[in-house]
Amino acid sequence: MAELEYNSERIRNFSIIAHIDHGKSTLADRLLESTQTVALRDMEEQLLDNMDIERERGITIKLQAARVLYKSKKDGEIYVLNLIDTPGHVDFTYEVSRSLAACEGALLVVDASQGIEAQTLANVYLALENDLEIIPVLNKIDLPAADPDRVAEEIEETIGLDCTDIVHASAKAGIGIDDILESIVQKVPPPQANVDKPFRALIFDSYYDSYRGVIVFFRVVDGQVKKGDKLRFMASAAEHEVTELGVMTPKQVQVENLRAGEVGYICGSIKDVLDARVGDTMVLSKQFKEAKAADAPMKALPGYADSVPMVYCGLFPVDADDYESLRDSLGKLRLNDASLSYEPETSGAMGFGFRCGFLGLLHMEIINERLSREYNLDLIMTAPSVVYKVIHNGVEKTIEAPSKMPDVTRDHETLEPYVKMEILTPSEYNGAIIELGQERRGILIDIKYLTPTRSTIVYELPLGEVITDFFDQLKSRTKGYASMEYKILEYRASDLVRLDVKINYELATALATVVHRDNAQSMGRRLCASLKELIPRQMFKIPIQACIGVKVVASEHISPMRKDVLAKCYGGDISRKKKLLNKQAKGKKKMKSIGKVTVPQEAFMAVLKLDK
Ligand SMILES: Nc1nc2c(ncn2[C@@H]2O[C@H](COP(=O)(O)OP(=O)(O)OP(=O)(O)O)[C@@H](O)[C@H]2O)c(=O)[nH]1
Repeated sequence: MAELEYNSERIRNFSIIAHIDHGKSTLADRLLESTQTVALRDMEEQLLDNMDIERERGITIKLQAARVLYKSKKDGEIYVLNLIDTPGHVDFTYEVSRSLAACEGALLVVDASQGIEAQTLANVYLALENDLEIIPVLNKIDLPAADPDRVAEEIEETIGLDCTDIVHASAKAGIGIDDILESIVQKVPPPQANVDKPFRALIFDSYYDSYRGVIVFFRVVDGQVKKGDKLRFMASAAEHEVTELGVMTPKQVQVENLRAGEVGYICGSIKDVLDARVGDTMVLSKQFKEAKAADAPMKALPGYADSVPMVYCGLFPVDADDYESLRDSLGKLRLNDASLSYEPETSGAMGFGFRCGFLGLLHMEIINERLSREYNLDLIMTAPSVVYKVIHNGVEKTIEAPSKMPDVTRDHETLEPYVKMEILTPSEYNGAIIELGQERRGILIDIKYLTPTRSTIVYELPLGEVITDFFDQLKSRTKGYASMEYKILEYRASDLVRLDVKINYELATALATVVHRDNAQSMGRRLCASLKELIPRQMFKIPIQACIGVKVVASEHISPMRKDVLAKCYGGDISRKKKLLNKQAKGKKKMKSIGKVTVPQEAFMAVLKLDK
């Protein structure tokens, strides 16, 4: 791409925000394609979503950015449009908010057949917090079920955006793409840029490349940077020299320098993503020192926060020999993911493994899947839990594994994280949702009718109740129509106890959970019943007990086995016999022994799927 003369008036930095599946990635591809950024033959399906798992699940996890040139129909000038992609899931809210902070505008893509969903609203709030100009777009107007007028009205009423000249688009059919590009130029303000100020840039993404080290994506806020400059990262205090500087077209293309308002990438033999975390500010070491010497220290850009893992689980190799390779693999994944944390954990029955911390459930699932798929590891994962706090004699302790919760908590203050949840639903399901909220210890904050047939329901409830099967329950009780979004509030006191599980009188620490005292007995009963179904019969009777301290609150038993699997195969059908044996061998792989009893992977997750 020929270098354009720098003119900050002709730069537009924007993001696309949308609810999952409303067509963000398809639209992004279409925008790139129509500005000839990507020759069609180069175009992989869903260009901006780079990772395999992402593509398979159709969700955006890692942010990427692309710079496109667009000639405006109105004034014939060429504009530089920087599209900054945002991840589409609640686990990554912080990353969404940082990439929005690098923009002046956002396209709000709403599926014209579905209307506003919970994530649409959550993203709009983030965009408003960042003072962005929001341009609504109705997507999927090619669908027979599209009802653009109704959805436009919904956007006007709910979000208060003027929809008189809202673009009707179909990212799939390529309708309305030029109108979108033109409205970005006309409506998104150019960056307020001052190249003479000391250099400051906001990092909105970084990833580890095995040849070049960490690649950092950033938006220059003030001043300018060039190859050879020495950078300082304000939060991590790391310093690195810029060895390569460029823009994403979306292929990386090197440039001489980048100035206020521009978006680009650098690398500089940075070995660890922890040095260059999302949200951190980059400055020039020289200017940083000068400012310090002049007693006017440079200020980081606002909004940086350390990512704090909210959900923990134990990962144990099925085969103890895989421990080293699990450690190596976690190390490699961490290179690219500063929000993944892990620490060795040993548990009597489970052997050696790691206690891993994640931003949320999806993050956890992705890491687990990558470990098994890319690194070929067979792992047992224990049920996820949140981080609890206990205060005893004025000393506060953080509890990252349920088994670490003290035996007796009566003389302790126990606290758990709460979230604020916003649910959008057809109003006929309000009752069902309120019932679910009540079951999960929710505090109903608000119910509003967005339109006569759609409501939002706001709850405050413990995160621990959300990371079990809340989402599945919400979907099944509303026939899939409700959507939800939550953000973490603060820690609040709750009367919590540790519920232990004993299998054949052996304590199964990996199955321990933390529950509210009032629910302990019913939880215990349901957990025992569920384990009874999940643990295969053995040659002997197996008692299963749920206990609080020494007190047994519920119990079941699994009766001994009488038949073996081959008994089903009368006669000599060898191939069928082999198949059965194979199946059994496979089934065996994901098991751990607790005492004399083999416990399958599903049992470790039992607590997440308890019948009411
Ligand atoms: N009929 C129709 N389908 C569309 C249109 N735009 C996108 N889709 C389809 O909708 C589905 C979701 O589109 P994506 O672009 O992956 O949605 P997304 O918002 O990026 O989803 P996340 O990455 O999960 O946030 C895909 O199957 C697309 O082919 C459209 O204009 N019309």
